[in-house]
Amino acid sequence: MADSSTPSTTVALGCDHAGLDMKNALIPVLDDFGLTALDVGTYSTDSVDYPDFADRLAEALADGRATRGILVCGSGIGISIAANRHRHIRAALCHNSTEARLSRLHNDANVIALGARTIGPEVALECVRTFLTTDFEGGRHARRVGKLSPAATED
Ligand SMILES: O=C(CO)[C@H](O)[C@H](O)[C@H](O)COP(=O)(O)O
Repeated sequence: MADSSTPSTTVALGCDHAGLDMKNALIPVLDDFGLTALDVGTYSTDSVDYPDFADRLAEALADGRATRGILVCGSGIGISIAANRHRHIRAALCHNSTEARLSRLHNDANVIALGARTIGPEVALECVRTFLTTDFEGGRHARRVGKLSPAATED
């Protein structure tokens, strides 16, 4: 588990080579909200495999080093599929701020996935701002989210 010095407001970021520039561009947004960034890579444009970075981010959320995550690959598809193989992850692939808002309101998404080759940087920024500032609505949605992963643990 995280030690007591780990801020509860740490957001992990992960990407593959296709998502590198977008991931790097999103880090200052976290500063704007007073959040700490935990960058789990990749750190260069050398070709890598997106599941490895989804796994690193999932591990950071599982062990308490971060409470939310941002993942970026070319389309956002592969990296969101990989992240959602972990039972404690609810990763939402978002293409606009409406989807980002609903992912928090209705799904309590703890990870947002973005496609660097499918949306522009401004849309990505707006999605992340919305993701970070929208609370889960609870109520009927809590029952449904509970059915997604009844005994969510690190896996
Ligand atoms: O996983 C993906 C597609 O679902 C991502 O878009 C990857 O970033 C993409 O497949 C990487 O492709 P590349 O040709 O190896 O750059």
